[in-house]
Amino acid sequence: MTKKYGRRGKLALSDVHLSVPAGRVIGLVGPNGAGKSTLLHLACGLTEPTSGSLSVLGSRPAANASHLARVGFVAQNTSVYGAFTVAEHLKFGARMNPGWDPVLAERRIGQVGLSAGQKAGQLSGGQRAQLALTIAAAKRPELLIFDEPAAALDPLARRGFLQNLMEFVLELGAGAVLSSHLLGDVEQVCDYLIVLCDARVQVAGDTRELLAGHARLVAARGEFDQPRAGIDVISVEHSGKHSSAVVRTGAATEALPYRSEPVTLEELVLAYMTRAAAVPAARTEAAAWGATR
Ligand SMILES: Nc1ncnc2c1ncn2[C@@H]1O[C@H](COP(=O)(O)OP(=O)(O)OP(=O)(O)O)[C@@H](O)[C@H]1O
Repeated sequence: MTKKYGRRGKLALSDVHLSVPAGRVIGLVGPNGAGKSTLLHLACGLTEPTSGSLSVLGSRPAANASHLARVGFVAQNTSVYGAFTVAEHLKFGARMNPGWDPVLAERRIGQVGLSAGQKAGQLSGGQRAQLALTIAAAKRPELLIFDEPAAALDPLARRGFLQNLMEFVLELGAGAVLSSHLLGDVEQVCDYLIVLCDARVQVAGDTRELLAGHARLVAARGEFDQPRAGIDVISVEHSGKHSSAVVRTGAATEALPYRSEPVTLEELVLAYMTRAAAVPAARTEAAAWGATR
């Protein structure tokens, strides 16, 4: 699948083949302009691919009213209507969504300390994010999509927001996709990772499997400068007499006489981002967006 904005526009997504399991909490990470919002907008039907296709929960995004009701989306700027009160937002949500759960909506509004009469325009960024999350969840969707949901929040509010998000996911039995620059947040809540750089998917998979399938090898300086058969070096750093490389592990790497250390999620993501920055259009993971449910 590809996505280009306008005839002469740059490719925002290039050759994305991604298949994502349903019911997971997926972290979508990548640098500014990587194509994260574009991918999320495609997934909820706000825009269409230029070529290829995608399927979410078994059909074309926003295919009809019932499909729209199955997906909840919270945009990057957590759009709420400034002149509407919290209660009016809930009323509007109830009118627009056949599966609206008024009990869930009112309970969560109380839990996060919002009151019915407050105007959304007078809420803080964190409170607006909580209101947007509540509205998305009260639809009782099967998939919640968030574009940088916690970016504007302070660390405490962010933790509360992410806890709420996880509670919703559990309570609804829903899957979720969230884009974020905050790798700590992704590590806290996501069990599946997609790294998108320069319009291409660099790597995607179960977070634990990805961490288990990569390692940092430490050797004498320059040891990783030449490519070696069977060893997939993602990125290399040099310090003093040593070089350390983040590699995909396998039979060939196990046989090497180098010190091997586990990688953190941050190291893994940075390694792929570094490789993509160094080699534009770096090798991509075979992958088709489509939750199978
Ligand atoms: N409406 C648009 N018209 C033209 N180009 C666009 C439009 N929206 C996005 N783009 C371009 O598509 C590319 C991907 O943008 P996108 O917003 O998807 O990236 P992102 O990864 O979400 O970035 P960020 O982390 O900064 O939010 C960028 O080069 C951007 O300039």
